[in-house]
Amino acid sequence: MSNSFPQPVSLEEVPTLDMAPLISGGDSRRLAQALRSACEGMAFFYVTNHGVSQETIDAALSASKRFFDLPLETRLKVVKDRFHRGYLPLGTTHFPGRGPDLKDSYDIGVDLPLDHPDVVAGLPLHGPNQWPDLPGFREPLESYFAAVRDFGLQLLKLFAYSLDLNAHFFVQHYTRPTILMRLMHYPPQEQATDPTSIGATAHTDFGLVTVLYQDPLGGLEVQKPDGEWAAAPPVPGTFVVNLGQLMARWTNDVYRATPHRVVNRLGKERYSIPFFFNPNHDAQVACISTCTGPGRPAQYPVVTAGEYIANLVQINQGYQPPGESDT
Ligand SMILES: O=C(O)CCC(=O)C(=O)O
Ligand SMILES: [Fe+2]
Repeated sequence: MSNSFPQPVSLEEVPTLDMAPLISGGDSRRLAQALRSACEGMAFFYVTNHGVSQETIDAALSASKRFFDLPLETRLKVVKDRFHRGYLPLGTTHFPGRGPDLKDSYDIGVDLPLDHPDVVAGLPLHGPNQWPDLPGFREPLESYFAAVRDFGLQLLKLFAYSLDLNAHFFVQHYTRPTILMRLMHYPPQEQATDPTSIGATAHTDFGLVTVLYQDPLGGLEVQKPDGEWAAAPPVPGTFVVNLGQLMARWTNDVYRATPHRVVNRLGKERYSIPFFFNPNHDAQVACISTCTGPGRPAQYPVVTAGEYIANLVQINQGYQPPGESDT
């Protein structure tokens, strides 16, 4: 991999969409059209006026930094458990055939008690959150989680409008969503022990939609249709939104899952918080009626959202679904 910085994306390719009409309950028709053209293009865009306050974002980021500043043995006390909640040490994310990602992370999901029916039923990736013994960590992250989830629910309506569906099309599949929120920490690249390790190897996200906060350092790169990599630099006050494999499947590739990666070239610690906003475990992902027609046959078999995601988390992040880890 070259060490040179790629050119930044152009604003036409990766636009900034102003979410104000959506958040204020105004007329979102033009915004839905803008979303559609963004998703038919690079399917990678920034959102502004998303309704999540800067204080909420800053508090979450500072809690995350404090966690990764803890000694490794303290972090390991909350190592990821059988619900895939907690600390994922360096090297955990390892796509087959590539070097391990040069990052560690901390996973938080919807907080379900052990006696919740979905946990009792052993649904993958469902369970209680783990919290380290770190005062002032849990509250800001729970606030951030709730705020981004609320934004995500609005965004789902906009996705539905943009595909000529009724507002509830996606929201109805989010009554018990399989959200994974990941606090990411990327050490400087020169700490790589394996030359093939970069911050986050090229990938597409697994689920429906990802809402990403990245710190001011930069390092996120997106692959253009011609295969070139371009930088998606941090823009103050925005989130980056990108689509995952379930969205591509659901829309029959009308909307695409865009490959992206992280290369932390600046010699400093980088932090980010992707929020993988995935549907209910049992959501059936079958070609949307407005995304097929003569000349555009449905290309993907129907999948169950939670099984699809759990399988990819198992392959790439060493997740052991219930039943396999408990025996
Ligand atoms: O850290 C980032 O900016 C992006 C992370 C990412 O793409 C992922 O975790 O799927
Ligand atoms: Fe990603």
